[in-house]
Amino acid sequence: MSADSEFPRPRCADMAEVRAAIDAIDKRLVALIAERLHYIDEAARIKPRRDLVRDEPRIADVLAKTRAESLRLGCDPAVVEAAYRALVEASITHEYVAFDSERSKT
Ligand SMILES: C=C(O[C@@H]1C=C(C(=O)O)C=C[C@H]1O)C(=O)O
Repeated sequence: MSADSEFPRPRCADMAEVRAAIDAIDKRLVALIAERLHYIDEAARIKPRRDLVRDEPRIADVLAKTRAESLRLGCDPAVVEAAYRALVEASITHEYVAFDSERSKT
């Protein structure tokens, strides 16, 4: 499928229309982040050691794949990279908390 047909790119009439579209997209993004965080919790449960929580090769892999996808879709890869760097760092912080709480269960 070509990048052009993957999502609509309507011309908006005013800022209300721009913001309504952004608000709707944000709802979908938050749902996807929540789903992604479920798998961060799974990583915390499955990893055998705390020093495996931060995995630099995997971080580089995630950044490379999301950069390639942003280029395929024709959007600014710098925005995607900044968002992903923040998302992965926050996910790692979350994973450390989940790792510790998983192992403090009696
Ligand atoms: C989920 C993992 O744990 C961490 C979180 C990552 C992420 O948010 O994508 C990537 C690497 C890890 O440091 C993993 O190792 O895959």
